[in-house]
Amino acid sequence: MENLTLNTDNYQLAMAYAHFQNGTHNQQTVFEMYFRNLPFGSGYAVFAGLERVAAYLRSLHFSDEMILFLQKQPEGYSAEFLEELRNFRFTGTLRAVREGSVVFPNEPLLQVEARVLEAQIIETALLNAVNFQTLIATKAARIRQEVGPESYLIEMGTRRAHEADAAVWGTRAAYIAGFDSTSNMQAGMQFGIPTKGTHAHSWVQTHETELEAFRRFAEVFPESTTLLVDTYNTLGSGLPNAIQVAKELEQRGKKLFGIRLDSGDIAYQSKVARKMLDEAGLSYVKIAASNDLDEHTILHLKVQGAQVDIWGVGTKLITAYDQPALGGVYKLVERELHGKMEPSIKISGNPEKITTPYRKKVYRILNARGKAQGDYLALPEETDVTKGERIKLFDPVHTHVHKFVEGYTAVPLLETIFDEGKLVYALPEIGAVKAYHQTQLEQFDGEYLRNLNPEKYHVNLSERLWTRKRELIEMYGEAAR
Ligand SMILES: Nc1ncnc2c1ncn2[C@@H]1O[C@H](COP(=O)(O)OP(=O)(O)OP(=O)(O)O)[C@@H](O)[C@H]1O
Ligand SMILES: O=P(O)(O)OC[C@H]1O[C@H](OP(=O)(O)OP(=O)(O)O)[C@H](O)[C@@H]1O
Ligand SMILES: O=C(O)c1cccnc1
Repeated sequence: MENLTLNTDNYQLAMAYAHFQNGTHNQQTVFEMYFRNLPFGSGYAVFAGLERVAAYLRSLHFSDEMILFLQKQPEGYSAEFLEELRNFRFTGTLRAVREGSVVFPNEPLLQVEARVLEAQIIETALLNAVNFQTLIATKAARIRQEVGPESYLIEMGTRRAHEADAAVWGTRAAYIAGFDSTSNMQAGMQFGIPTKGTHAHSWVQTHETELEAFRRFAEVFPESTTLLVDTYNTLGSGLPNAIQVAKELEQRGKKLFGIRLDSGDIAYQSKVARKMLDEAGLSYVKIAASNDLDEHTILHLKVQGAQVDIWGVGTKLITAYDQPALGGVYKLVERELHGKMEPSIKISGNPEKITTPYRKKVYRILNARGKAQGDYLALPEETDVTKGERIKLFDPVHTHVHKFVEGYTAVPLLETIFDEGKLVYALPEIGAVKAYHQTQLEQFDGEYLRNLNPEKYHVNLSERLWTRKRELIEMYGEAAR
């Protein structure tokens, strides 16, 4: 099993050591992971990364080699501390939203309850996995939104991804949030994602003629060939040669699957190609397109009437081209003091950066039609929301925005994944995660989901939580003056 225990920052180990030296390393803490701003101008994000987080926590331990490495560090870690690390395992509780969930800023996506030594060391790896995978899943959802539900989407980004991990886990995130298959074979084997492919220009270039290249490929894959038609002249030779090969296949009772356009004006060429294929009686032959596509280009191509059935998307998806990072953070919300858990807050001059204290419950408030009205953060002991009583929804940043709701269903979003170190959550297979993502989208009115200028969906605080937060702000704000 992969051991990423040292995939942490130097300062996490330094803090762990300082806690150890001060005898405070077993102090209980609660940390929550959330992001403050949505990427790409989206109205929502798609949560991904939990599978890797779970694998990471299960295999968490310092190997002999790692201990030896730490021993040699200039921090001068004591033998007692290294012995503590030898026995280090995740013994805490992790709650998380399900992968494929539609999520919003400022709501806990992960909640870690553990002694500070553990909670601190795991921060980096948790953020590392969730920030990247959630970013790619969100980008994939945007692309799916523009191609529409009927089109087929193939992920093709490995050659441009930030190395193998990003390719493989990014592909998984993309599959969850809307892609149908991938060209990456490792992702296929590791996660059971369907793999698909066409051929490259080099296949054509390694033959004397384009026609010969097409024939040879179709002979090997008579049921599933997609011919790349732009090596020399898309409409002048690529298409006529593909049509000829399709006709030859028909004589053997076979059907050419498709053609692929990879350069030039995709809208124009796809329309001409569709016409040429249809006139040749080949209306079943599909048209695939690739070449630096993203949701924006796809939207424009569709507006121009592009006749594309299959979209291949690589670079701009897998690198999150227009926004390279999701700024998820991991903040302390409670800590043990004299044997009792106490709320903890981080004050900032920027109100949006003030953390919300307390280990929170996260609910999605659904109306009678099953549509989401807002998310609601409350203290664990609050029962009005669980009993469906009238509650006030108000946005903690824009406090004048509020409404009362009743007759709703409050769906808790956080599931217990690890309970005192034990994995208690049955990680669903990827098909189930993908299907769950689809049901999540169905809970939202289209205004929240559109790519351009979406309606803001509110993450609300209960009045009690808000009052307690204000009291703490006043207390610490005053102390700071
Ligand atoms: N009709 C269109 N409207 C808007 N953008 C398009 C259209 N057709 C293609 N594109 C996009 O324009 C970009 C550049 O296309 P361009 O024609 O310069 O590439 P190319 O030079 O043909 O490609 P290559 O260098 O791979 O041969 C690509 O991102 C492509 O997806
Ligand atoms: O454009 P992307 O969204 O990343 O999709 C993957 C691309 O990778 C391949 O070509 P490659 O980029 O290797 O060569 P090319 O530029 O000559 O087509 C393929 O033909 C696509 O164009
Ligand atoms: O199968 C393809 O067409 C493909 C795969 C990876 C990258 N570009 C294209």
